[in-house]
Formats: sequence, structure tokens, C-alpha cells
Amino acid sequence: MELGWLLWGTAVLLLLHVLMELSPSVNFALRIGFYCVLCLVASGLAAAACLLVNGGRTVKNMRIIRAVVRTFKYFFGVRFEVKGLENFKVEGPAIIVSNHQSILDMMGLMEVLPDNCVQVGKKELMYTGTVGLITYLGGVIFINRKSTSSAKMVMSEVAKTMVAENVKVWVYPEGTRNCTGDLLPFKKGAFHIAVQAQVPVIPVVYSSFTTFYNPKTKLFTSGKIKVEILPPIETKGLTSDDVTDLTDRCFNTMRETLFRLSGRPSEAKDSS
Ligand SMILES: CCCCC/C=C\C/C=C\CCCCCCCC(=O)SCCNC(=O)CCNC(=O)[C@H](O)C(C)(C)COP(=O)(O)OP(=O)(O)OC[C@H]1O[C@@H](n2cnc3c(N)ncnc32)[C@H](O)[C@@H]1OP(=O)(O)O
Ligand SMILES: CCCCCCCC/C=C\CCCCCCCC(=O)OC[C@@H](O)COP(=O)(O)O
Repeated sequence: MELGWLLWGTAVLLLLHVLMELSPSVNFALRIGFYCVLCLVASGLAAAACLLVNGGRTVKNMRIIRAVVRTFKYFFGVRFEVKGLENFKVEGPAIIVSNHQSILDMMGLMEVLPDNCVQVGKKELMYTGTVGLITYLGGVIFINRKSTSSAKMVMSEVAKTMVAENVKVWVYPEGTRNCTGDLLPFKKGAFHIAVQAQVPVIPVVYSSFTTFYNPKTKLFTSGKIKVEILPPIETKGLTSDDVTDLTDRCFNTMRETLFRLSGRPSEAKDSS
């Protein structure tokens, strides 16, 4: 009986292996499916640990989440080359902005996430089962992207609480995933918070995934991601009139860095 199960198990694994070799779509679906299952299972386990250790929703839970997610890279053969970690050593709160390519970004986020840092996320994430639970417990700030006024209100509240509670806030200013190897125009919310709170903006850039991950061509292999944490941009003395300039400055610096890290020739572009 046990030998029977072993044979069946081996046969199924072999079949999956052959299918993955033969069809990039099957390979892609299985690897992405595995990533989602891993996120769901790990979130359930991490949620239990967070509740036991910290008792409820707090940024302290991000340390537990970070430790768990940092193991994911070994399952997918993803390697990170990180530069500029010293730029996170800003005393007190800051806004961190980075490019957003895929759900795989959670690995890159947790690879470099500083202590006391929460992310801004779309409210729909709350309804993704255990992943929703872990994002809630980690202190993620949920916004409704379909209502600009409500999102702006939440963001303005963040500008006040991040200073009072001494937390850093991580925002994806493109506002959505974009895996084209370029940046989408930046939304201004992150830069409004930075100016309202008078805290620095720290740009973080991940090299393009397109050489090893591309949902359009169903590519998902192992690969290297270069990460660069750029020097903080001060906002002391800036007012809401300066937000557009600040946004453009960050956009241009990050786009140049993205192209450099991805080995692509640079070209200037306006963020709007
Ligand atoms: C253990 C196992 C775990 C497994 C799982 C792993 C990890 C999970 C755990 C934790 C990690 C969670 C990480 C979650 C990441 C989720 C990522 C996302 O969800 S990205 C999508 C959501 N984020 C964003 O959208 C942020 C960026 N968007 C913005 O900043 C936007 O500006 C906005 C505030 C949302 C509003 O957008 P909208 O399109 O509606 O409007 P505009 O941007 O065009 O702005 C209109 C107008 O308003 C002005 N404005 C904007 N914000 C403000 C403000 N705060 N104050 C004042 N004015 C503001 C803006 O300037 C525009 O005016 P104008 O055109 O005149 O300049
Ligand atoms: C009971 C309900 C069960 C629901 C099951 C849902 C299955 C989803 C499970 C795992 C997914 C892992 C997701 C990890 C978190 C990723 C965060 C993220 O990258 O969100 C995308 C968001 O930034 C932008 O969204 P859009 O590009 O605008 O779209």
C-alpha cells in the first residue's frame, strides 16, 4: 500500500516536471500557484505567531512577517544584490517609495524592509484570506483607490500618525503593478504625505524582472534582482506647491536608476 502511494507520488511529480519542461504556461502557472499557496500558508502560520507574540495589530509584527518572507527566495531561486542600506539609517519617520512590478515584490520588500515600517496597500488585499489577515496584523494602511477623497483623507491622517508614532511608510507611487521594465507616471499621494509631515523621501529601486519573470510571455525562472536604496531627499521647508517638483525629481532619479540596474540605455521623461 505504502509503495503504491510512493509510486503514484513519483509518477505525478514526474508528469508535472515533464509538463513544466514542455510548456512554459504550465511552468508559470505552477510556480505562481505555488507562490500564492506559500503566501496563504505562511500568512496563516505567521498570523498565529503575531497574535501570540504581540497580541494584535502592530508594526512590530512586520519583524515576524519579514523573517518568514525572507525564506521565500530559496523556493524560487531568486537572488538579491542590495546596495545603499545605510540610506535607511534616517532618524525618525520617512516615506519610502519604490517601483512595483509584481506580487513577487513582497520578497524584495521584505529583503530590505527597515524596522518600524508599514506599507500603504489597496483595501482589496484585506479580503485575500490569511494574506489579508497578516497585512492587517502587520499594520498595513489600507486605501480605497476608487475614492480619491477617501484615499487622500487616509493619507493625510498617515502624515500625522507617522510622526507621532515614529514609523516609516512604504508607498508604491505607481499605484499598481507594472512589469514592463519602465515606470508608470507617479501618483502624488506619497509626496503629499512627505511634505505634510516634513519627512524625507527615500527612493528604492528594484531592477527589471523581465529577464526572468514576465506574465505576458509566461516566463518565470530563477534570477537576480538588484536593489538600490538611494540617498534621502529632504522636504524640510517644502510646501504643497513643491509637490509636483518633488514627484518629478523622484521619478527621474528612480527611472535613471531602474534603467542602469536593468542594463537599459537611459532616456529622460516627464512623470506626468
Ligand atoms: C508571512 C507571509 C506573508 C505573505 C504575504 C507577504 C507580505 C504581506 C505583508 C505585508 C506587506 C503588504 C504590502 C502591501 C503592498 C500593497 C501594494 C499596493 O496595494 S499598491 C496600490 C495601493 N497604493 C497606492 O495606490 C499608493 C499610490 N497612490 C497615491 O498615492 C494616490 O495619489 C492616491 C492617494 C491613492 C489617490 O489616487 P487617485 O488616482 O485617486 O488620485 P491622484 O493621484 O490623481 O490625485 C488627485 C489629486 O489629489 C492630489 N492628492 C493626492 N494625494 C493627496 C494628499 N494626500 N493630500 C493632498 N492632495 C493629494 C494630487 O496631487 C492630485 O491633484 P493635482 O492633480 O492637482 O496635483
Ligand atoms: C477567502 C478568500 C481567499 C482569497 C484567496 C486569494 C488568493 C491570493 C493569495 C495570495 C496572493 C499573494 C499576494 C501577496 C500580496 C501581494 C501584494 C500586491 O502585490 O498587491 C498588488 C497591489 O499592490 C496592486 O494591485 P494591482 O496591480 O492594482 O491589481
